[in-house]
Amino acid sequence: MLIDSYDRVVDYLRVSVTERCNFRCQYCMPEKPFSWVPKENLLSFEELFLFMKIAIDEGVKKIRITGGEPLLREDLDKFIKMIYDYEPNIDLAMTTNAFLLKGTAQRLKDAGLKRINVSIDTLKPKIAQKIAQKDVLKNVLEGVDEALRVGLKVKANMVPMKSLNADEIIDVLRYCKERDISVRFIEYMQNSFASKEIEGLKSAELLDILRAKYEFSDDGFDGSSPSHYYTMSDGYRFGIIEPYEDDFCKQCNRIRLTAEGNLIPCLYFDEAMSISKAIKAGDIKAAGEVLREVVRTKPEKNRWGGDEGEISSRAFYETGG
Ligand SMILES: Nc1nc2c(ncn2[C@@H]2O[C@H](COP(=O)(O)OP(=O)(O)OP(=O)(O)O)[C@@H](O)[C@H]2O)c(=O)[nH]1
Ligand SMILES: C[S@@+](CC[C@H](N)C(=O)[O-])C[C@H]1O[C@@H](n2cnc3c(N)ncnc32)[C@H](O)[C@@H]1O
Ligand code: SF4
Ligand code: SF4
Repeated sequence: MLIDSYDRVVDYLRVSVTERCNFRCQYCMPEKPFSWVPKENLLSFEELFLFMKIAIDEGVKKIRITGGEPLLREDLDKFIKMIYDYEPNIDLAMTTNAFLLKGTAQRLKDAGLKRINVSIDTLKPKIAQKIAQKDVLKNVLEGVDEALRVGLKVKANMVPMKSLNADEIIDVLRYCKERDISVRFIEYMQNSFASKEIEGLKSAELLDILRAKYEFSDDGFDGSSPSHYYTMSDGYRFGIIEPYEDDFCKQCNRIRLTAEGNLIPCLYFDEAMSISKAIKAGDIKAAGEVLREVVRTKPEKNRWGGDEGEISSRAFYETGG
């Protein structure tokens, strides 16, 4: 079992399989980065799988594939099947923009993927075009329909932003509710890669909008999720994620792996240790040591909550969110 120095069990690994993306979301990657990680520096699926096996043997129970856009990586279903065949009980999930999901959902489900979290920021084609800088909405919604049809469990993530999609909070919730998709509203996190004009809604503003329309109870946090959950009288549950807070850090159970093999103990800090050399040499013992060291050095909590209004220099597309 992987236990950090604050007695937290680390059993959730988020794996970014690529930093590339077919969208240019205003809040994440409005411009194509100056340079991508060179292809030869990326870990192959075989190499990533070698590390997945080590992590699973050490007690990891939940693996989330993310990115950039994970569906851009060819043969993703084969990678998922490798993990599933090794340990079918893993909570195997993916975070995706859903653009390519219509043609891939069935294969991913057959390979062993259990659930997906999809970014649904808007239901208006023109706003989707503004946010992603591409005409994406039709594909995204068809992708969600297909995921539901093949039996994948779906959650939605929405980042509400003033003058863009803030007036659609109720509409997105309604869309999700009708499909039994739990939606989480994520506070926009200022970061040095995002468009400068963006202004996100704070959780208090979100709650005011939702309270004007619905009654709901406050359920607090659920396990290790950073989402604060609320339940409506008919049982529908939605969440609010405040990435700047640190109250959920007490239950933190996660580490992150980037596509080039950097293992990140905490989203806030820049520290990371590479597993690349060990994995490329097939040195399971050395890779396991890096894993245990990263868990050992996990900080207690993030420090975004200071008065300085700190801007994150972490690229979401690199860490996978
Ligand atoms: N500050 C902080 N925010 C996080 C962390 N993990 C996730 N988030 C935020 O939550 C958002 C949604 O995460 P998802 O990729 O949907 O994954 P998840 O919330 O772990 O999903 P579930 O397994 O379905 O609970 C991310 O984009 C971040 O904004 C974390 O460790 N720290
Ligand atoms: C980086 S994306 C990667 C997966 C996939 N491309 C997607 O968009 O779902 C993961 C999550 O990060 C969130 N995200 C990206 N930039 C953000 C920001 N500045 N503030 C809050 N959430 C952000 C997205 O909304 C998405 O839910
Ligand atoms: S949020 Fe996801 S879809 Fe949007 S640019 Fe970032 S990685 Fe791509
Ligand atoms: S900010 Fe760091 S300590 Fe807090 S939940 Fe995220 S990864 Fe864990």
